[in-house]
Amino acid sequence: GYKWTYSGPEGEHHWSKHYPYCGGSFQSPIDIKSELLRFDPTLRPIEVQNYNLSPDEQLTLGNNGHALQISLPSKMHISSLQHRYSAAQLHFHWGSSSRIAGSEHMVNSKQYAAEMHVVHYNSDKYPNISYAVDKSDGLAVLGVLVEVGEFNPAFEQFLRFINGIKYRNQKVQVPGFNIRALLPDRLDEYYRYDGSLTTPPCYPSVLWTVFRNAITVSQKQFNALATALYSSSAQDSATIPLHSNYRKPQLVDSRIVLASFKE
Ligand SMILES: NS(=O)(=O)c1c(F)c(F)c(S(=O)(=O)CCO)c(N[C@H]2CCCc3ccccc32)c1F
Ligand SMILES: [Zn+2]
Repeated sequence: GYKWTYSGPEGEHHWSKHYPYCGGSFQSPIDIKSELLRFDPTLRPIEVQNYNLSPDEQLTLGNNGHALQISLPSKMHISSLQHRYSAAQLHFHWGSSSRIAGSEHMVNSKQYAAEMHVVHYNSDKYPNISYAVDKSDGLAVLGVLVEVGEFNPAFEQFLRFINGIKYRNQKVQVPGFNIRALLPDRLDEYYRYDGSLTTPPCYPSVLWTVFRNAITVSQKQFNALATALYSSSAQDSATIPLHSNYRKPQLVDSRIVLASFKE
């Protein structure tokens, strides 16, 4: 596909030239405002299976030029939705060392330091994520807001390898670890709405779950994430730092944002 970036002439305001869905409806992320919310008592706690991966398993940690990503085994899945949604990968969006705020979703216009997305696809209906990515019931993404505070031991399980993926398309194998430890304690409190991929091709194929409670990382851990990576490849003469890789909030239009909890 066409090159796209988060700033400059290929930035988000130009995505729709080559990726028409990016200019369409049901786009993500959004600013989750209290006045938009409707409490829905039928929203059950999120249940995840096989998230506690053995260190004997190897995961691929990579820099795809847009984000830091970790590939995930399809035995990991969400079991509390209408269909089984199997994990494909997780990745992060973050700000910069000078402007910490870098989450995609906002809550009452508060932007968090970063945001983690665990991308799953409907494995009841589709053989792999490539078939599911443009289907209305294709994807379910768990969104976790990240703020700077206490040190996070789970983050260290991949951060310690980050200097091996400084440049675009670099990958390293890392031992499996408990991915559940990257989620907040309470999986029963979350926002829910129908949205899209937040990067091109922006397909409106995502059932979004954004947890109410943020996780924390230390200032040092945040700086490592925000300053270690480049979107340019090791061969490129010009190095381009990879930071502020977040899309701005999109129009909610007539969408309802549900909450599994009462304010
Ligand atoms: N915010 S977001 O919408 O969740 C989101 C991203 F922001 C993001 F950068 C990625 S990417 O890292 O793959 C780079 C650009 O596609 C994805 N990839 C998903 C959807 C595209 C196809 C695919 C194939 C295999 C695994 C994951 C994915 C993404 F879903
Ligand atoms: Zn994402």
